[in-house]
Amino acid sequence: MNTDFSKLELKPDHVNRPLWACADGRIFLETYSPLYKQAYYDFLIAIAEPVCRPESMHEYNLTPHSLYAAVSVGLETETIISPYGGDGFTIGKTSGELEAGPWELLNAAELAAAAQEKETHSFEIDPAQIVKQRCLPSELNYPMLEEYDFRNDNVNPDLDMELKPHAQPRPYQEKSLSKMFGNGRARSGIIVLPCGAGKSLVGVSAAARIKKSCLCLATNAVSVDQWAFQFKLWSTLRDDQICRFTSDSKERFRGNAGVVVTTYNMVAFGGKRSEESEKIIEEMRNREWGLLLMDGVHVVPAQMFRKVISITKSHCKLGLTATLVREDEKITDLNFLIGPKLYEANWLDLVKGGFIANVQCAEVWCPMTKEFFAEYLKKENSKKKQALYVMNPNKFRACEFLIRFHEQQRGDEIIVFADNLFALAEYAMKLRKPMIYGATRLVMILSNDNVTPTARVNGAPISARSAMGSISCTGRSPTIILFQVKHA
Ligand SMILES: Nc1ncnc2c1ncn2[C@@H]1O[C@H](COP(=O)(O)OP(=O)(O)OP(=O)(O)O)[C@@H](O)[C@H]1O
Repeated sequence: MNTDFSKLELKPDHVNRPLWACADGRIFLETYSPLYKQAYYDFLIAIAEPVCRPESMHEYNLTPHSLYAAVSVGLETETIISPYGGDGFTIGKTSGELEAGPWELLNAAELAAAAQEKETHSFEIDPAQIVKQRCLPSELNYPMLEEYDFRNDNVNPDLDMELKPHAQPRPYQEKSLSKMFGNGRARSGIIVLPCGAGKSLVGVSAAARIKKSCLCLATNAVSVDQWAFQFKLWSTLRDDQICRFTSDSKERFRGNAGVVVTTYNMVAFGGKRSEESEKIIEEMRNREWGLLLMDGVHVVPAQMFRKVISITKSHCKLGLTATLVREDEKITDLNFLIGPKLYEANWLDLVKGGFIANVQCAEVWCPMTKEFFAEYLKKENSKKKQALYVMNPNKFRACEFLIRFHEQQRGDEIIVFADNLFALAEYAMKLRKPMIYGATRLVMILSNDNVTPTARVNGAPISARSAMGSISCTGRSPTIILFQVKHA
């Protein structure tokens, strides 16, 4: 916005109006208002999509999907649109600044409201069709709401699973679970929590409430090990009730209910499988899963989701992610493949609450050395361009300097991330640092307090102050992370 509005007069009670709602569905919220947390944040996050949330001002957008999500977590239409409804918040009234009539917003809200009208019809749907269009007729564009009455499911065997006493969900974790289990049933949908905020405990807690077999899907084999570890850490499940299914581990649970942790790739794989894998996949297909726990839903290709969801039969799906921004822009697909967003925490609030680390970011630009740049410009080197910028010696020197500085001057623990395995190996070798990547066996070990895990790489604890890693290999929390990936 380039216009200067500073001459406009503020309303006398502007302090109590931290919100600006525009007729096109955009809503702006001042975060420094004393009313921010208790009156607005939870409500706005339930009805609108966050677009941008810097420190002082948040921008949200009302969409049919966000309003549908609001209705699906139990917000009544009146509460959303009426001037005096529910929590005393209104789009029409509290946002006094509204210039044009909120007709578009109301239309979207009406759409959501119509979907809420209760008329019960029972019929069975062909799973392939669900995946094709998890919506009522397309002109209406109502995503279907999926709820699982797990307490009255007498068909599928119960899983004897509780949270351990030390597993005490934090307020925002509890809140996200309450959105999922609001009316005594389990709603399918997506919970968005920033990195390190404890998505694993939320996932394990959801499984412990449903108490039916759970299929947990992770993005890679390292995450599979981490999830299996998290189930052991937080729940009373025995080792033989938690199985990993990866190319290295083909475990099967004893008894008639349990948890299987695997990757999206393992389930969606279309090629020839070993006899053992074929049997496990067959069992997976035939079972009715109480919960399909899906980690990292923002990075999994939409096609893979469709395949996994059409192969497995689950009563409830919970997607976990740190962000709803997808590179393939297929975010709306998640609404009907998994369900609406049930809860989204704001990382700055969690930082302020002391739940996650305060992050400071700096970008260091490293021009290419003359020699590398000369090679980079040569036509015949077009295929080597990536190797040349990835291995730019100036970047290596900058990285080495930063590691030394943080190790020696500040005693920091460091992980250097790279998305290029060749660079990762070169850096690790030249800087004599341990290297962690997909094939590394990263084992989490419980410490004496039985809560804080430590990581071991190929059997040895990560005792060095720094390590080189590829994405998805977090073990302990380093004080500094260097990314070696960017180039321009
Ligand atoms: N309620 C809690 N009480 C104590 N520790 C917790 C709680 N919730 C999470 N933690 C701890 O916080 C750390 C981060 O949790 P977790 O790995 O589940 O985060 P995450 O959201 O999955 O992160 P990422 O997106 O990086 O995978 C872990 O060490 C975990 O044990």
